[in-house]
Amino acid sequence: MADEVSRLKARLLEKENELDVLKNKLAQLEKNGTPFIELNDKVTTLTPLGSKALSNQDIVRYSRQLLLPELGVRGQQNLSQSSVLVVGCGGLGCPLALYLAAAGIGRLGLLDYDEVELSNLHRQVLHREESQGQAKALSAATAVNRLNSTIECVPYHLQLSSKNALPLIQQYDIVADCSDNVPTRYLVNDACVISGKPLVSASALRMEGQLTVYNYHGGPCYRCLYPVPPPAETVTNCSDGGVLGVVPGIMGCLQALEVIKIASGQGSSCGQQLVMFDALDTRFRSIRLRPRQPGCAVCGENPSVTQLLDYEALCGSAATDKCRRLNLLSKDQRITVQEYKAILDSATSHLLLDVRPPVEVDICQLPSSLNIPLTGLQRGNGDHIQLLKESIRRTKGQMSGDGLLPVYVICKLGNDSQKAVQLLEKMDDITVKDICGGLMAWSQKIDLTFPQY
Ligand SMILES: Nc1ncnc2c1ncn2[C@@H]1O[C@H](COP(=O)(O)OP(=O)(O)OP(=O)(O)O)[C@@H](O)[C@H]1O
Ligand SMILES: [Zn+2]
Repeated sequence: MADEVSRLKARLLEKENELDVLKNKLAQLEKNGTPFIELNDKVTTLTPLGSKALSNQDIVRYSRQLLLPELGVRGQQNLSQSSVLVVGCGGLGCPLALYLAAAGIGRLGLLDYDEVELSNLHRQVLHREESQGQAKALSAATAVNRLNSTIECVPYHLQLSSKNALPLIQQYDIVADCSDNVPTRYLVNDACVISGKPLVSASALRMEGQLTVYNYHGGPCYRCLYPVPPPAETVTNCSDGGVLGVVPGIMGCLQALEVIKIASGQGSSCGQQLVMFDALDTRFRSIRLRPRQPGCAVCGENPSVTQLLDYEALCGSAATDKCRRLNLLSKDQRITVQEYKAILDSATSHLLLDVRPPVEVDICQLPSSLNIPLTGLQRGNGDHIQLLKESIRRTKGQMSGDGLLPVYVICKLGNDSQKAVQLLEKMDDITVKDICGGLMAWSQKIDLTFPQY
């Protein structure tokens, strides 16, 4: 008899849970017209998240974390009443959003201006092959919603800017910076300080990652540590420097951990700490950061920044990595890929110098180019300089007449090649010019079969 009662009770609970799932799906369909979410291209006003008791379905879904004394029912309810804005749905934002949704964050704002590309998929694990060309914010929201349809996802297909950052950030409890450029980092920081929101920030490049929580419980803000933006030409991003997909994966998960600790009420221990991950040695290191600076321009005692600025002007670079183009040379020091193609076709004697690192030359190169990496030229590497001089002498020997040998410098995008031209300008026996837009322009405008990377 008792057995039968508990069997029936268990079956009833199962059916109730099934019913809850169906109700949720129906509510979503009625709300949006599709099982998935509406894409916002402007800042919408959100209704505050109300408090509600955990349903039976919630109890089953979150049971393994509810058992943790560090979280418990109270922590879970805190999570469900918290909202998090994820700035950037790329390598960091994808794993972060996935774990936050899985853990039951009440509302997840997913912001990205960009669309999914094939080269994103090795690390931006919410997106799929069939999402190529789709807004990342929508692709991310769709994936997150499949994992947990009980949380609210708000996808924003827009670029965070000085105009929209405050009204957006003010509507969320916590902000996670998953962007990949310096102007956005300063913008997010200032908007978080002005709105009084904690900022869980991470970065990942090549085989390394970093994590800090800024503006949290009296700790420093990003500007306290980096009062002046670095020179634009010293900044490397994933499309220049490369990144192993799992590295942002790890850093995005660490970001999710700190967000969950803050949102659930347990608190973060990274408010005055920089966590550094070295994927080569599989090692974490932590350093204590200097405290909030009384002279900080935004969070200090007499802040000079009380409203948002023009961050692209402040940093001297674009807030997207789409148009990261340096302009270091005059017009007559550069030629277009079409002009270089004409030089090739006319069989005029010249030297084509490819200044990319060998790892990129292994991917693809133009025939008969000489590869000397920019770093070799910058450091005055003896072997590299010797090789260059030797090649100039040999090619010049093949020229008719005594003129200067034309040297054309190429790289991936036409940034490093300009730096190389500046270094080589004073060299004897040559004239040196940069090929604008580099091999990626060659691939787009001259030879469509040449790989893009
Ligand atoms: N100001 C901004 N507003 C909205 N999204 C931003 C902003 N700045 C950066 N992002 C987004 O942040 C994400 C950063 O992720 P990540 O560096 O992995 O991606 P990516 O830009 O796609 O990479 P790649 O350099 O390989 O093209 C990108 O999707 C980018 O569009
Ligand atoms: Zn500060």
